[in-house]
Amino acid sequence: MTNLLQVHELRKSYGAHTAVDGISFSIPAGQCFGLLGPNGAGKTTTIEMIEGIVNPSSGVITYRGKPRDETFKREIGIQFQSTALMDYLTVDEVLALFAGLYPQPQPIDALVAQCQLGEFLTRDAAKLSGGQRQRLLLALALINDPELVFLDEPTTGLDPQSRHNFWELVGTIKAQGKTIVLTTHYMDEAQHLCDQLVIMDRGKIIAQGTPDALLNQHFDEVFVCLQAGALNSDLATRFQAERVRDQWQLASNDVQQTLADLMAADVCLTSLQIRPPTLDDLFLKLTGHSLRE
Ligand SMILES: Nc1ncnc2c1ncn2[C@@H]1O[C@H](COP(=O)(O)OP(=O)(O)OP(=O)(O)O)[C@@H](O)[C@H]1O
Repeated sequence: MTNLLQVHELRKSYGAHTAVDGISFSIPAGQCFGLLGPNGAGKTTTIEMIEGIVNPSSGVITYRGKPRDETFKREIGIQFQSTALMDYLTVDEVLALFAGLYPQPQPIDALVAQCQLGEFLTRDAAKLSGGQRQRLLLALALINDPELVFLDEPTTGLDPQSRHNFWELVGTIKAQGKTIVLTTHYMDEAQHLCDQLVIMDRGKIIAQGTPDALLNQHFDEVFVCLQAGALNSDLATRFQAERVRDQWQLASNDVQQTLADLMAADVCLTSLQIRPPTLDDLFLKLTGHSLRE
């Protein structure tokens, strides 16, 4: 697998604060590469250093095996977390304006179809819903037909349906063979979209690999979950159950045995759920705090 981009010992300090603390990784061509971590982990600073927007304090970034040059600038597309869209322009005017900035923009019709913008081409950009706005920002990131697309927390604040819709769009970009670098603090998004992941916390990489490999490496167990009322405190202690929001969670290496033990203790199993470990569980295991805190 060819690596399109490599980052070696990248570091960024703001005064005494180290936002990114000596991280290294490689991004394979044609894959969706994710930077997953909570707020303040250093994800945006990392991709902004790669994009060339923020100067690293130290470290090396190479694109196609060489230092980034004009080719890199031509071959990337960036969807920022927030862009001051020309709010008094309509969607088609914004698209035409951005297309005019590039010598060989993609045909606008194709972009409109891909990003599902057709229904509101004549609407003011200011009047778009969150999901529509993200789709327009994505179209702008794709306008120069980039090889490498950066998506910085593209679904933050979107409702579940808009998020799933956006995930499908990311799938269509991947199917075109483009490489995607995505930052997110949603573990389900990372698990769904990313072929490779680095998990960041406080400026450092705490784990990296494919989502499945990361979970297999760190977990043998599954979680047996029961609603809060199902266990009293004695039983919770006996089964080493952990309280997570309104549920008890029992880590189990042998579900059959765990269920037999619960039944023998006369525990009501009506609320029983069994779930595999997630990247959220992994983050909690590695750091002692949740991704959502
Ligand atoms: N220009 C700056 N000056 C000082 N500190 C900064 C600057 N930019 C970022 N930081 C700090 O660096 C750390 C990493 O920030 P960064 O935005 O990269 O995190 P993030 O993982 O992208 O978080 P979020 O999900 O909130 O965007 C934070 O503590 C942030 O306050």
